[in-house]
Amino acid sequence: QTAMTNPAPAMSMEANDSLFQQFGGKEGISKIIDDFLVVWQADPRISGKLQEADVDRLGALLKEQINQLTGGPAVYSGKDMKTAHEKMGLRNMDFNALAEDLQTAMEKNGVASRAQNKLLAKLAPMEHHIVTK
Ligand code: HEM
Repeated sequence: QTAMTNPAPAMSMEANDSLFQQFGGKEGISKIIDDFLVVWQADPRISGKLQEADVDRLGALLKEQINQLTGGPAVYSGKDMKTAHEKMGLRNMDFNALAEDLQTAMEKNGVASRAQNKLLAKLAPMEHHIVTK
């Protein structure tokens, strides 16, 4: 066979789970979300939103969701984004603050900026389900 019909090894490196791997897999994502919740709780712009939240449940669901979004094996089991947030009256500025806090947590855990941007691009289309004000 010619080289043209052989799959290039470099191509097979771009597996579906490569983003998941760049986040350090299940363990890496778990650590990032734990750090994210600490940053969020210390962020006066949006810490109040967590006042009545079940933070342990939120953390567990975020870990599932990010695992799935990055191509990992988890299956998100929580509410859809519209149902989860519709009573909160969230604004664009709340969404942006949360995205910044997530970036802080990803940065802290050494996630490459290209991988960070790939996740943020997957979260961006959720904004119109989450922001209602
Ligand atoms: C892309 C952005 C966001 C994602 C991916 C996301 C994800 C989630 C998930 C997975 C849940 C759990 C749903 C369930 O209970 O079944 C949740 C709940 C919640 N989210 Fe978000 N969220 C986002 C934006 C925001 C923003 C901007 C705020 C406020 C600043 C916020 C505040 C909350 C709160 C307070 C809860 C409820 C926790 C509770 O009642 O126990 N979220 N979110």
